[in-house]
Amino acid sequence: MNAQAHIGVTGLAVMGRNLARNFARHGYTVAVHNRTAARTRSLVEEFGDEGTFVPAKTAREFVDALQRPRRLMIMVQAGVATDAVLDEFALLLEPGDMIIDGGNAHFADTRRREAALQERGIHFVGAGISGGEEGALNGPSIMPGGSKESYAVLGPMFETISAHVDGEPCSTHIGSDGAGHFVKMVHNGIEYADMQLIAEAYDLLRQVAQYSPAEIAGIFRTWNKGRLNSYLIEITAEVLSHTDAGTGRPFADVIADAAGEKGTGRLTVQTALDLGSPVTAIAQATFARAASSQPALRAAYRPLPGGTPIPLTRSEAERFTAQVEQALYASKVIAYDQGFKMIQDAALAYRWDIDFGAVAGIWRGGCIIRAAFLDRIRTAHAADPHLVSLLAEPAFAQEITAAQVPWREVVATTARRGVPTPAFTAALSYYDTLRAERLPAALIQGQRDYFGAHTYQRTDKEGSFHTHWARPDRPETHI
Ligand SMILES: NC(=O)C1=CN([C@@H]2O[C@H](COP(=O)(O)OP(=O)(O)OC[C@H]3O[C@@H](n4cnc5c(N)ncnc54)[C@H](OP(=O)(O)O)[C@@H]3O)[C@@H](O)[C@H]2O)C=CC1
Ligand SMILES: O=C(CO)[C@H](O)[C@H](O)COP(=O)(O)O
Repeated sequence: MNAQAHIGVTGLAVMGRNLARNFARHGYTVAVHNRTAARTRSLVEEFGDEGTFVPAKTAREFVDALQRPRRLMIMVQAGVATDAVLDEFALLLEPGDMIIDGGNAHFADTRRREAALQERGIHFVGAGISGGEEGALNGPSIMPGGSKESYAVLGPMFETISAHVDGEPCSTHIGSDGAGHFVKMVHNGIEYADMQLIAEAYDLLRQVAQYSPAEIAGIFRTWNKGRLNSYLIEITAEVLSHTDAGTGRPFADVIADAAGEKGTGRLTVQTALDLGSPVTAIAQATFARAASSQPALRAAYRPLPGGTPIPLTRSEAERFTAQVEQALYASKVIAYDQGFKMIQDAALAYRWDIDFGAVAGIWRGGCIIRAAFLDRIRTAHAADPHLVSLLAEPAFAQEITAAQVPWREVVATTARRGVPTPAFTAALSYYDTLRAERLPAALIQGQRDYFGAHTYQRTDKEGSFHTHWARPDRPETHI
């Protein structure tokens, strides 16, 4: 077989087949391969006229079809499937070749794989890719890690097929080894928080303001023209305005209310715990999905009393809607801020030289969390590479200040009415935690010292201290 392909894609399910088509549509010759050959055949039969594909039945044929240095993209399930594919292909590659893992791999796996392949002179690039089916075909957001040398070769290809915003590609070299997959993981964590916040806003408008799904779709469409403009708000309006063909009922009312997940939100929260990053809105969004999928537990709680339902007048409902918009925006700023802080914590822990403004920049297009306000997040981080929080930036601080009364009013209303808003509540609580002059953490230190002699620090003296709680005079020792 002629080694003619510029790149190869193995794993031709939703993402792989569309990325392969995207490369081909941009003039690249693409070798295509899948464990089950039927997927390879159907890709070439259905879309062969979109560009030049080289179908391969075996791993050997696939590798032989690639120009040197070989560029081989894996688009299979994360975990054991990725290891199985790597085991199969890595043996056939040579020093200088490049393997790109475009799946949602755990960044620690990516670090392990990169180190192992580096020993054999093979570049391993863990590249987060977001945008789903449509993005993969028409322009995703691409978050590659790995070496700078590999990005020098792969970058132009990624930048060609990625989404573009204001003429700028939504692909950039994130940092070494697992940095790309880490940033993609946090992207998904933010995705969970954003989706949960939007879902809570819907629930409030439905249960408190008593609007129909179609009316709420209209409200979301209006919001989408303003500062909340984003892909997730846009698709929410589409889902809410859809009528179920079989029953004639709003589609939102016929979907079972148990949210699924493939694990990236969970992974974000697990990793955040290891790093000590307080991503509370992301965590609550992840737990909200888990709680929704516990039928027996929900059945046990269902008969218990909740809040007081009080009907709103039309003008009250309109006022409440404006308050929900403020609360949603403020909570969303907090959720994104938590995500960026987590990336900063990881950059420090793993010595990744990440340009946070550039991360916001490539999330402006192609990915699931693309949103107009990411442009402002980009500007804020670009202006100050050490920006510790978006709320340290005057314009965001001003917006959060303006949202104070409505944000608190909405959260108070949810408590009074018994409407669950774990993400709204977590975001407001995070805000109040960080702005507090003094936290009850002091008391926790006292408790820890009491039962475990864990020591504490004082506000008035340097060093660590322990109080001898069991002794009647409770003397304090300077450790
Ligand atoms: N779907 C989405 O919207 C997004 C997905 N991703 C990530 O991209 C990757 C691909 O996702 P998606 O396209 O949805 O496909 P899936 O995650 O459903 O994976 C299916 C593909 O994996 C292959 N595969 C599974 N196990 C093995 C194995 N042991 N050896 C070889 N091949 C195997 C399948 O081959 P076969 O046909 O033979 O079964 C098939 O090509 C995943 O890591 C996913 O998390 C990232 C962004 C968005
Ligand atoms: O990576 C993605 C988008 O960026 C995928 O769509 C992801 O699988 C969605 O996560 P989940 O299935 O857990 O809701």
